[in-house]
Amino acid sequence: MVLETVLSLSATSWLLVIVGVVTLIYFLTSERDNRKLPPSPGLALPIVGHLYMMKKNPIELLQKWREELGDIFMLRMGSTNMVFLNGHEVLKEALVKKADVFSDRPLAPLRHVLTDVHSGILSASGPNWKEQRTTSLAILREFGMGKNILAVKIAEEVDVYVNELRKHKGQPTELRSITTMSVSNVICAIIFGRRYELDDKRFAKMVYIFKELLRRGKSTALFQFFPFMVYLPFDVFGEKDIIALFKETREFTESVVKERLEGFDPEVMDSFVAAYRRDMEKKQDSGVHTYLDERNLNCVITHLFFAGTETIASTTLWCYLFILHHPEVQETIYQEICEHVGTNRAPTVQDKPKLKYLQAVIYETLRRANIVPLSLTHMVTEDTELRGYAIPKGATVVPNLYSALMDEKVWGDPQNFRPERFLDSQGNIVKKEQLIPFSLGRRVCLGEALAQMELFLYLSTMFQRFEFLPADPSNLPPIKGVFGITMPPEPYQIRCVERK
Ligand code: HEM
Repeated sequence: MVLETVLSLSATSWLLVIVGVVTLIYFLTSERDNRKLPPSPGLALPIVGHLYMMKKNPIELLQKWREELGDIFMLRMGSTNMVFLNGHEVLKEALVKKADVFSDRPLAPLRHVLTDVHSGILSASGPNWKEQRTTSLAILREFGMGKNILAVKIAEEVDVYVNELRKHKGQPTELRSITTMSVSNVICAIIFGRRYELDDKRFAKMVYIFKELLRRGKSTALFQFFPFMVYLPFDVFGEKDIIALFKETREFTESVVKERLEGFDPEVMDSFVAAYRRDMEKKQDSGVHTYLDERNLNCVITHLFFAGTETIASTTLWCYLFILHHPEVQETIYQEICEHVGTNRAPTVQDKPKLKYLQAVIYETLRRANIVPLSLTHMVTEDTELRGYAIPKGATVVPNLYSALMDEKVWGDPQNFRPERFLDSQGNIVKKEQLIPFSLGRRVCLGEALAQMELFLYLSTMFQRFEFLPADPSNLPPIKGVFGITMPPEPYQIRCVERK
């Protein structure tokens, strides 16, 4: 009788029985952790943990969990503990006050198949990261990050961009690819000492690859939780594609770095590559221990190229989108430019202190758009404690920047695009501590000064030269982002009408 019943079970019933038995064994045998760990939103299943609860765009879900569980909660993803930190105060407590334990990066998802994934800046940790970061920052400053020399280079690129936009003669167009290539040329001018024509096929391909890699960030994260997936025979999660894209980026940067190194002249410091080689040789010749080498140089260059491209392009596109919804903001910016700069010359960095309303618009764009909503993940290097919760060594930390930039308690009406929140009654800028689109602590964005400069020069010139209008005034594009490592707006069409 029992045997008959067993034999008559369908495949689905068998699967359910097996999952049930595995779950039971898991709960009966798994060790109990008696420390006061951060709360979790529900049952962590064997193998997958809380992954089954996640959504394609988890932002609202994370918001709901914050309301239910508080500013710190933990999810189990595969064998990884992921601690989510919410709100400016908690982020500051962890990333600034406890920077010693909260500043490393977790192991990279594709470490089993890609070499060098822990070199460079973005994904490196420890003393190697420190030396790459310090050296890179010093070189970027030498090349004028935040100074006038670089402003001139940016202005040249803005000119090319203006001419491209004019070609559309006010017809509806999508600006994503042209904007991305234009801002990418700014970082190329610094790192490679050269720019690319906007119809250069290899360059266009690189820009496309960056977009793809960021879009596929969610799938890439899966390999971090389940590293064995990389070896699965079928390309179920598109891992083979992702690996190929990474390799192609690497090949591109390596070939340009090689070109620059071959033509190296210690008397001519015309690129980041040249300056890095100079610093590397100086240290190597003097016999001090150094992590500066060609392997790291290639990775640093890839990271700067990658990080300096999509972020600025997305912020610019968000700004245009907000303006379509708020024509009165565009008018105020234009009046301010007419009053302080006029229309006969392009705005320069010297005009920045006078264009306060525009500065407030840039801050509000950075806040409302949430370009990097969950920042980049950090890792806890030793058992620690945060607000009474035990945070286990090795836990992956997700700094939820969105939770701080959209915090109702701080901003009152976070959903609204309202640049005035950054101005006082005299029209002076009020910079709020809670405005943290670049994150905070030791890992704070390395390119913040460059980003601020680029955004100012691009946007001031654009609003001086064009009026941005919707393609269809009765049907404005929605204020909606595409969730990934970065969050660009959904593609939309816009009309750029040249001002007379
Ligand atoms: C609006 C523009 C930008 C935004 C919103 C932004 C935001 C961020 C964020 C949130 C992080 C992660 C910080 C953390 O781990 O806690 C980061 C890291 C980084 N950013 Fe940016 N970024 C922008 C532009 C740039 C530019 C133009 C560059 C190029 C120079 C750049 C280079 C980097 C690098 C190298 C890191 C890694 C820092 C490290 O790991 O030490 N970023 N950025």
